[in-house]
Amino acid sequence: MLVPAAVVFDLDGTLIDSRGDIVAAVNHALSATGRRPLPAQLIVRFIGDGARALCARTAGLPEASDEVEPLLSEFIAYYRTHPVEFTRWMPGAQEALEQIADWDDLTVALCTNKPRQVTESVLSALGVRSRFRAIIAEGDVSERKPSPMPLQWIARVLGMETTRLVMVGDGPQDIESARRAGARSVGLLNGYAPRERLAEAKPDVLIPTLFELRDVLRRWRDVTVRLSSVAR
Ligand SMILES: O=C(O)COP(=O)(O)O
Repeated sequence: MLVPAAVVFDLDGTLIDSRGDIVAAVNHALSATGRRPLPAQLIVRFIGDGARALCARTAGLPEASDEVEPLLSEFIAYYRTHPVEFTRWMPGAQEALEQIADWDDLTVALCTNKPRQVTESVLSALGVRSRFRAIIAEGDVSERKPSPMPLQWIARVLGMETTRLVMVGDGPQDIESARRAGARSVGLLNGYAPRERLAEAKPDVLIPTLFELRDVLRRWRDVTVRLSSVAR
């Protein structure tokens, strides 16, 4: 195994707890298109596969239906202008970003299924856009996580092999995308996905919160450095 060279974070449920703002934007879109708002717990179950899938699921429509369009535009328009009213950092997220920035040999990137325009508004409002050397969001490439395509794109932009990436996420989509891309994965247990679904996806490591990420990365760096000096 090669020494990790980049940590790629998922956004929703990993770096930020965005549930309140997503629920508000969905319920705005449902009302604006003449539908009834839904309870927050139900909406949260539909998060993970991007905004189009989210809007379709909340309205009981197939994702490919034209009827999803007006819902999606209402969702994006509202969310872009209300990006962080209820959003909070996930426990340990800011600390993890700061620690990794201190390690010269590790780069930080972001791989999210959130639409590009909303991702930009959220990152700018949180003042952290410049922390990421590469950002990929929904709509940037033709397939979203769990496809390996977004991670392959990140690796290309960073000029490294996908085997040098560590994907950190709370959803089975993150873990599957990493496996299919040949990257390592860290599953975060305190995010939105039920624990069993995350465990079934078989990440290389499962951690309770981002506070434990530093030790995992340190272990992987130390082991790979030791192994490569033995091989020499
Ligand atoms: O918006 C979504 O559906 C999920 O976004 P994420 O990939 O950052 O978890």
